[in-house]
Amino acid sequence: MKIVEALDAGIPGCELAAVSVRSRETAPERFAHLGRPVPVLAISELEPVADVVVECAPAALFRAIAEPVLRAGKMVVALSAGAILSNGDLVELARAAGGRIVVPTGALVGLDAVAAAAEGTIRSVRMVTRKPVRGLAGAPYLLEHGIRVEEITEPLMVFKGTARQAATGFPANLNVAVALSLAGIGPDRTELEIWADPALERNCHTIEVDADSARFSMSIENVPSENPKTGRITALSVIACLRKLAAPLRVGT
Ligand SMILES: NC(=O)C1=CN([C@@H]2O[C@H](COP(=O)(O)OP(=O)(O)OC[C@H]3O[C@@H](n4cnc5c(N)ncnc54)[C@H](OP(=O)(O)O)[C@@H]3O)[C@@H](O)[C@H]2O)C=CC1
Ligand SMILES: O=C([O-])CC(=O)C(=O)O
Repeated sequence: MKIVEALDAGIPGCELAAVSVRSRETAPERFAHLGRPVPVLAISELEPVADVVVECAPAALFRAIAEPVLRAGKMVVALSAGAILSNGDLVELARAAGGRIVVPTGALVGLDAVAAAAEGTIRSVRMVTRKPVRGLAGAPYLLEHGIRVEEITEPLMVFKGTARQAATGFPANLNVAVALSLAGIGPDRTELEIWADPALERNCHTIEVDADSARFSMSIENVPSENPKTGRITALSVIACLRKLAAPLRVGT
C-alpha cells in the first residue's frame, strides 16, 4: 500500500497503471482513499498495461508475476529475492528478451558498496540476522527441524549456513541475505547466522565484508511493518528505486 500511495502522490516518470491483490472483492474500499482510481487486475493482466511491474508479494508468486513481464522485455522490480535463486531461468529469459530484474536494497543497507567491492575481489561476506520471534515463526526450516522459537526465553541461533540454504529454509524472512549474495560473492559463499531473540522489537542485520579494496561492517535495525517479517524500510526502498528510474541525478550505484 505504501508503494501504491507514493505512486498516487506522484513519482516523476512513473504512473500507477494497475494493482493486484489477493482478494479483489475488498479492493475498492482499500484503494478508495487514492487521489485517482486504480484498476485492480489479476496478476496475468498486469504485463500488457505496465512497463515496470513491482513484485511485492509472497515468494511463491514470483514466477507468475515476473515471467510475462520479462518475456515482453520489460522490467520487474523484485522484492522476493530468494525466489530468484529457484527461478534462475527467468534471469536467462530476461537476458534473451531484453527484460530486467531490479532488486532494490530493500530491508538492507550498503548493497552499493558490496557491488563495488565485487568489481575487485571479495574474500568473505558474513551476515548475522537477529529477529524477534514473530519475525521468524512459521519458517519452513524451523518446522522441519522442530525448532520451537515461540517458547524461547533467551537468544537462540536457529540457523547457520549459506544464503542459498536460507532462501529455501526462510523464504519469507531472509530475502535480504539473498540480495546481499547477489550483489557480492553469490549465494553459496555468503555466510549467514540467524538468531531468534525474544527481547528484540526490530529485525536486525549486521554484515561484515572483507575485500581487497576495503573492509567494512554495516548494520541496520528495521522497524517491522504490518507484516512482522518485513521491515518498514522495504517499501521505502522500492519507492526510492522507482524515483531513480527517471531521475536526472542518480546517487549511489
Ligand atoms: N528484498 C528485501 O529486502 C525484502 C523482501 N521481502 C519480501 O517481499 C515480499 C513482499 O513482502 P510483504 O509485503 O511483507 O508480504 P505480504 O505477504 O505481507 O504481502 C504480500 C502482498 O501480496 C499480495 N498477494 C498475496 N497473494 C496474492 C495473489 N494471489 N495475487 C495478488 N496479490 C497477492 C497481498 O495482497 P493482500 O494485501 O490483498 O493480502 C499483499 O499485498 C515477500 O516475498 C517478502 O518476503 C520482505 C522484506 C525485505
Ligand atoms: O529479508 C526479508 O525478507 C525481511 C527482513 O529480513 C527485514 O525486513 O528485515
